[in-house]
Amino acid sequence: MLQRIQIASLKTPSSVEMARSAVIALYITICCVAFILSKIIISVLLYKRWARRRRIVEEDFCGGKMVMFRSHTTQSLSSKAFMKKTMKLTNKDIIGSGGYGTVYRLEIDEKTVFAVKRLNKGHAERDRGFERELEAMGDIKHRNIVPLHGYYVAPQFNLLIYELMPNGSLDTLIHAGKWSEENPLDWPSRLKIALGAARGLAYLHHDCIPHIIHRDIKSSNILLDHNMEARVSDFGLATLMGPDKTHVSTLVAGTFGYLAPEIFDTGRATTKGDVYSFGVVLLELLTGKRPTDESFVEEGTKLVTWVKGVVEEKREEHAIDTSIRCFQVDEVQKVFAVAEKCLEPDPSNRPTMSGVVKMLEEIKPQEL
Ligand SMILES: Nc1ncnc2c1ncn2[C@@H]1O[C@H](COP(=O)(O)OP(=O)(O)OP(=O)(O)O)[C@@H](O)[C@H]1O
Repeated sequence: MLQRIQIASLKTPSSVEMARSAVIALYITICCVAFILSKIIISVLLYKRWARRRRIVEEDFCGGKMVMFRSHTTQSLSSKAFMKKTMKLTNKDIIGSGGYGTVYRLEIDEKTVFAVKRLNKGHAERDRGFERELEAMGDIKHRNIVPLHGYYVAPQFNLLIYELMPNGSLDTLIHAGKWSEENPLDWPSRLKIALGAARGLAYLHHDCIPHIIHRDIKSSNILLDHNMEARVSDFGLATLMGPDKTHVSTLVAGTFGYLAPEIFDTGRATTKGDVYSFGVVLLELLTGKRPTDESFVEEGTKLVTWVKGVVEEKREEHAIDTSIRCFQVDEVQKVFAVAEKCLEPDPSNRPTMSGVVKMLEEIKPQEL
């Protein structure tokens, strides 16, 4: 009897404990579910707010749609003023033109100026893929990339709205000599531009998800901001427009003189193809010559062979642009060596863009 009572007294607390732990388990489950639900709700609300903020203007206008991404430049913009001014652009506002279209200067007020690129071909039907690509381009922010502030899509034409780069393109600076006392194109500036452009391209190749291949690296796609800092522009355009839709001198996307040799065989764009094109830009910075310069043909040589010869014979300081008055021979030699590596005929022997950045940084580590 005593034994039975003892067993009963042992049994009772354990069932109470069981009930208690079941309640605790229920509480924990409820808390976990509530926590997860609250996280989901907060994420949805944050996404909605972000999506609403990201587009400050998204309106139908003259049969098209205008989208502006939110940034400190665009936040104080009146949408109506912007659209009115955009539609009033005329030939006198043109600042350049290229294979994809014409670029206009659009001044909203003294402080707010944009570069508006009118793409030659619009999309007859609304193309969500095209818009998604543009929205992805709008998300890319880096000090060496020209930011895209918005776009306008219409049946006949499209507009891309970029930040205006006050010092124009590297192509104009080198080949039209458009530099000044305040913004010279001396040796230190060239080194800074080379490194800035390399950093911008390395960011597209290695840090963007998905990784971006530029496909059309050349001196006219490297622009200079007010600090003469290099900014890579036109990334994504070769993909957006498709090779058959551009008139950029070659069947594959890209520009003759900058294209890696393997692209002619495979037609495939790769990051190593961009590295080759960057090597050509380095040569332009070093020599002041265009890749299609007649002197290469006159000497019966090709760019790659010519660079190899210059480096092997240690003639670097004689190949340098005559407008560079003052330079350090060892630095010039090192940049030539980087260019030579980028221009390796076999893509697998070329460095990656982050490798190029490292090599350029090592040339003048204390200043760059
Ligand atoms: N954001 C910008 N700020 C200032 N100038 C610009 C800007 N974008 C383009 N430009 C100017 O307009 C010119 C034409 O640019 P665009 O990108 O249309 O053609 P491209 O680069 O010369 O050739 P392609 O279209 O074949 O790449 C550039 O060389 C540059 O001088």
